[in-house]
Amino acid sequence: MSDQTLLKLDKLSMQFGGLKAVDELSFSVNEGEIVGLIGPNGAGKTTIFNCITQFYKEYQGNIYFNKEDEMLDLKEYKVTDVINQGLVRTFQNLELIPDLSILDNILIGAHNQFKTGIISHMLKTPKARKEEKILKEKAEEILKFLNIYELKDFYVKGQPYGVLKKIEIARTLMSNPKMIILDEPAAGLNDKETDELQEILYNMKDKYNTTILLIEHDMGFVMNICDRIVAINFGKFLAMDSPQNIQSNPQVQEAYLGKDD
Ligand SMILES: Nc1ncnc2c1ncn2[C@@H]1O[C@H](COP(=O)(O)OP(=O)(O)OP(=O)(O)O)[C@@H](O)[C@H]1O
Repeated sequence: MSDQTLLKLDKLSMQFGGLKAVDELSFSVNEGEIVGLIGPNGAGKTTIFNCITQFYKEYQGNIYFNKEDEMLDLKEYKVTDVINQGLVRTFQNLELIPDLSILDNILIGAHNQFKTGIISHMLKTPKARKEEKILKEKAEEILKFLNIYELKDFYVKGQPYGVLKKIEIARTLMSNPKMIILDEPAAGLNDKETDELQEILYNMKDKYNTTILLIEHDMGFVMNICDRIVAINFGKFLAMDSPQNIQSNPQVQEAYLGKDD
């Protein structure tokens, strides 16, 4: 982990009609950190993710992303360009093609990395074939890291949820992300799958130099895996601290449990 800021939210606000879903929220994520974003239902977590990834553009305030020591103002980038800067998101609803193999699903996600054009690939020129081979080797290495290499030629259809989640993570790793944004990675997983995912995310930062920002309702998971946690309520910043300090923070406890009168 370093002190280098990778992502910085500066007074982010987002309004839906009369409702302030995010209210002057500021926090930063450092390179190499795993940061959890927590808050009760409707606190604004998903809206924040949609602003960071530029799916929503109508926000106030600024979102900066560090690219080679230059803080890019993400508002100047389209959703697809944000991905090209190294900021990649996975979705709660997995977007995979059921009737293709696991390996093909991962390679499809990586087609934007081809340097040779589509015609070269259709004609299978030597350059295009070399490029495909390199990407395939990369995909296979990622599948090994995620412990699903032996399933690579199986259809996605019928795979358990835990495997689907890994395929989604594999697709994000194919784009060499600097930062991965995960929306409820542990949702729908059983205890064993949750433990394994925890280990994978933890090892990922060493092997692939990723920084992670995640939303998760499973507090055990968040507490175990995160270096720091940002707690919000009604779109407002409550605290950013270590898991232990967040757990004992009276404002956070009140947001989750309600105030005793
Ligand atoms: N597209 C939208 N149009 C109108 N209101 C919205 C929209 N998206 C979210 N909201 C509202 O903004 C607030 C924040 O919602 P958001 O989904 O960001 O919260 P959340 O913390 O992700 O909730 P959850 O934990 O339940 O997923 C809520 O009051 C929600 O009803």
